[in-house]
Amino acid sequence: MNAPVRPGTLSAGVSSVSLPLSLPEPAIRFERVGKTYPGRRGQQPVGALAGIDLDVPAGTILGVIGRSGAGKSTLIRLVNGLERATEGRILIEGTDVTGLTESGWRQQRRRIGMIFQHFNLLSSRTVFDNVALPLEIAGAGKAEITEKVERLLALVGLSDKSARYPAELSGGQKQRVGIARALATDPKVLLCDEATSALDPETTRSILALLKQVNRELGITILLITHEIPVIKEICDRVAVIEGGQIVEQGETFAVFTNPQHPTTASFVETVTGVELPEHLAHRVRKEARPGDNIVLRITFLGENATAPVISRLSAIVGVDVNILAGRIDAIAGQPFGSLLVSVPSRAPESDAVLGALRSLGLKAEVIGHVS
Ligand SMILES: Nc1ncnc2c1ncn2[C@@H]1O[C@H](COP(=O)(O)OP(=O)(O)OP(=O)(O)O)[C@@H](O)[C@H]1O
Repeated sequence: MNAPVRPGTLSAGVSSVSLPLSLPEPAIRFERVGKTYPGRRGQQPVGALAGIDLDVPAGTILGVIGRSGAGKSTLIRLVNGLERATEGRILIEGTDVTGLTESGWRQQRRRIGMIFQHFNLLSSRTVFDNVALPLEIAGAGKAEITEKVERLLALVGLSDKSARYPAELSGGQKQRVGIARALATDPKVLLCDEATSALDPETTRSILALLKQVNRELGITILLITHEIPVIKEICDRVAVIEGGQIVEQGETFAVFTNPQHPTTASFVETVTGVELPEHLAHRVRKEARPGDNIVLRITFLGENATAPVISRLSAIVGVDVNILAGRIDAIAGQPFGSLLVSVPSRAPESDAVLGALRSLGLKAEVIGHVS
């Protein structure tokens, strides 16, 4: 399990000495947070979250992934004050927001932007007026509003749609308006609630690219919730996997994806990192070897290895034919990752030489089975 990292203290053995470290304060911190919804009309209370310990480092993108009912919406609603935690504390840029009054939350929300799956635009307002709304509420003057809205529409690539109404826009354009509106009050933190779930894959990619630009260029911390693992793979620096109201695994996206510890994480990442044998081969693969068989190996490439000419090097080192059966090379959180299924002769010493050469090339190899 990738245990939560706790910046700020360093525990030394059983004496638990706390030394201050100069690590930056997380933008958002959950400390043993729990949420139980009260039972309504004779129903039992519903435990939605328990024991949530999670840091969202400032300037990063952290994605929380989980299946329906896992507690994702509850988690994000606690950060913008739409729900209140029943246990633990939530700190935003070091400020404990757990016990804020409604007027305290109104102040706090100006530092937090939020975008939604269904955009939540006002249909009777133009694009310009939708983006202007939070500034009007904050009491900004006309000149300031015009300057800011035009700048934000340029940022999201919608300057030419300023006078249009939401009904005249595509889903991707509506979400761009949502992003511009969320940025209007110069938030430090952007919350994204299934922001691409209503969009097609190509539009999803363009919105994710925009979110990454917002993060990198404006330094805005992003906490997103999703049930789609490609979203995490594409833009998240860190990931937390939530199940049954608890975080079952968290860490840097690349580390979690390439070495998942929890079965739920493994089943999520398998869909983006796994490689399957072609069907005509899959049913011929056996556990036990027979004379003359080939071994089927899964080779995993990480980082720089993923783009190295490994197969030709392998053939050159051991002098055997390496037959590629299936493969995928991809990027996870910007780092190359690859997986190949190959077959090689199972006779010793060739097979031992192949496994030895793979190890010497720094690759992870796993025997899947044998095939004639
Ligand atoms: N207002 C509420 N009152 C009572 N129970 C609730 C309330 N909101 C959510 N729950 C319950 O809390 C648990 C977590 O729900 P939540 O909506 O946070 O999950 P989720 O991961 O966002 O699911 P989905 O992806 O389907 O939206 C579920 O059992 C849900 O039924």
